Amino acid sequence: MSILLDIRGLRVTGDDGALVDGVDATIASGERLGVIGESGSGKSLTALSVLGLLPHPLRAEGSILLGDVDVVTARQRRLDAVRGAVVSAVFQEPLTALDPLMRVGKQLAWPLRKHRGLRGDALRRAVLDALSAVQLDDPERIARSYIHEISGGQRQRVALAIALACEPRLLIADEPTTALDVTVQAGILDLLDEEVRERGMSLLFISHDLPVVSRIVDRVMVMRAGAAVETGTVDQVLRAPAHPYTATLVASARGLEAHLP
Ligand SMILES: Nc1ncnc2c1ncn2[C@@H]1O[C@H](COP(=O)(O)OP(=O)(O)OP(=O)(O)O)[C@@H](O)[C@H]1O
Repeated sequence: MSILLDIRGLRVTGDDGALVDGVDATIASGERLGVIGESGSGKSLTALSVLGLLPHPLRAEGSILLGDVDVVTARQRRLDAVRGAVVSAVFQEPLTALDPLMRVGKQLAWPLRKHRGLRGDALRRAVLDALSAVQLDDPERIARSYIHEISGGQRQRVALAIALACEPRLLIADEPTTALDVTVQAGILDLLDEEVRERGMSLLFISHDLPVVSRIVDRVMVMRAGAAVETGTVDQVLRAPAHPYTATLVASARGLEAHLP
């Protein structure tokens, strides 16, 4: 399998020093890597580094090869070409990722026009197809809606449709179900699972919730205090955690399970 994403020696620094220090990870084409760790462990900064979207004044060092582009050193134009077409993302809160003043159809049309060059009727059809692909009923109504007119689960489906619109090779999902209630969560996870499989995409899935991560990925990287402390297959990590912190995560997930009927 060819390597799609290769992170080496990633370090993210701010004005007060390193926030991420010591992340090495690879994702092969079609592979799924989960990133797990407590709040503040550096999961999101790692994801933003891969997207070339670190907020000022944070800087990345090391290398992040996405195909043949090093995101750490690439110029803006190269990054613009990579984002959407090679990598795209869904985040925890679709309300902040979507534009409240623009109809859903228009937000979805933008990447389709930019990356796939669609116009007119072909563009309108592609917008409705993209909404149907994420299993939204009545795509015409959704396309006409503003985001305050649709539910949280529908918004996350729209965000996913936008992320998938350009058929990226890697999808980054940063806590995509954390803001949703449990039943809606399960539907979004199933949808993600299905779309990633059908499209043969790679997935970088970030969550603080080990049971959620282990349901959807092949391998897991465990982060703590800005560093990757352990990486292994889901099976390895669950059965024989190598790092004491991972052991605590696994034990607390099992403890919770034991209390469920
Ligand atoms: N823009 C920023 N400026 C300065 N420090 C930041 C910034 N963004 C994040 N940090 C800090 O960097 C560290 C890692 O943050 P990050 O958001 O990557 O954690 P996380 O593991 O994704 O946590 P969560 O699960 O809560 O989202 C934290 O200590 C955080 O406070």
